[in-house]
Amino acid sequence: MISVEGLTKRYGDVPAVEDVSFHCAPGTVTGFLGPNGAGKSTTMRMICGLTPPSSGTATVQGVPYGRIANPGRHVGVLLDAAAQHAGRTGRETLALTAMLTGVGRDRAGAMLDLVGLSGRPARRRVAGYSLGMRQRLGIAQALVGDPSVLILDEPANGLDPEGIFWMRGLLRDFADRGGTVLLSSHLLREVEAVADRFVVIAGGRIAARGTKEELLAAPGRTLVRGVDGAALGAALAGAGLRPRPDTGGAFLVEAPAEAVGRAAASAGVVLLELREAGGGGLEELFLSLTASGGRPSGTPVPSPHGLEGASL
Ligand SMILES: Nc1ncnc2c1ncn2[C@@H]1O[C@H](COP(=O)(O)OP(=O)(O)OP(=O)(O)O)[C@@H](O)[C@H]1O
Repeated sequence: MISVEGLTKRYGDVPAVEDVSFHCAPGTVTGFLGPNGAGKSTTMRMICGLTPPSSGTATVQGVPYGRIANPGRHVGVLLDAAAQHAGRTGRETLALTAMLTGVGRDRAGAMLDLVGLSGRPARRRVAGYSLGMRQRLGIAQALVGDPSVLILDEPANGLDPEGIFWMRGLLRDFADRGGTVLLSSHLLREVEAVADRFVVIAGGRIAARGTKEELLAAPGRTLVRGVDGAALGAALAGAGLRPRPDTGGAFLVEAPAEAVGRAAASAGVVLLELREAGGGGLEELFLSLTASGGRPSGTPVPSPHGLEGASL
């Protein structure tokens, strides 16, 4: 279990992460999604005790990471695949990790097999590894201590399509055996196929969280496009509907389609499109949540345990 409560990190006056709360349960993969600079890495670093929070708490298995004795036996962490000793071979890297975490050296060999780096690649120095090979080594390193929790920051970065497919299977299997996985990405497609739940962050704040079904079932979000975008925006704003510009001159509005249509009609604005915003699937939702760098106006953020009973 990973529990994050009100985590906030400010660099000077600049907030990198603000009041972020979520929980990751055993047996699930949580996709931690957000565009570049959204605050994913900062949040993960705070969970792992590498960046002190300005306020808030994070625990893994009920304990702050820094207070876990021999954390590698409980939490596998991959935050930066490039941060490996370039002069060591893959096998040496894993043997050292196995030694430090107190598991048998044979575990290093098993992990090299698991990530497809056994044989010649294992004898090569990390300096000669591609980014994808470093990611595989980093995943092996995270798994050496046989942890029950995995925290992986953009692990698919640099992996080829076959590697991404392989990693999905590995993480699914890990969660299906009761493990907890927190997996970040700025690409929805990378995590959509494997994640049970999603936490979407934008501009340092939680924009949404829940299962795919919960995210898409959120009622009352409408996409609307008119012949005259400026007139439509003014009409919606005049009706107190707070439109947010979307792609192609459209607006997203946190209101049912009927209310949006009536607002346009009473201002005499001709519409070209009027539909529920959820129809575009998770990708459209993700883009709309993150495009403006934060939470849609008027959107309540539900409890850390999900979206149950709340609108998005
Ligand atoms: N050490 C630091 N000093 C100042 N600002 C920082 C520092 N680390 C991160 N930030 C800022 O905090 C914000 C969040 O950065 P973070 O790296 O957490 O985002 P991210 O979602 O992981 O992005 P990416 O997908 O590009 O890795 C950014 O605006 C970044 O510039």
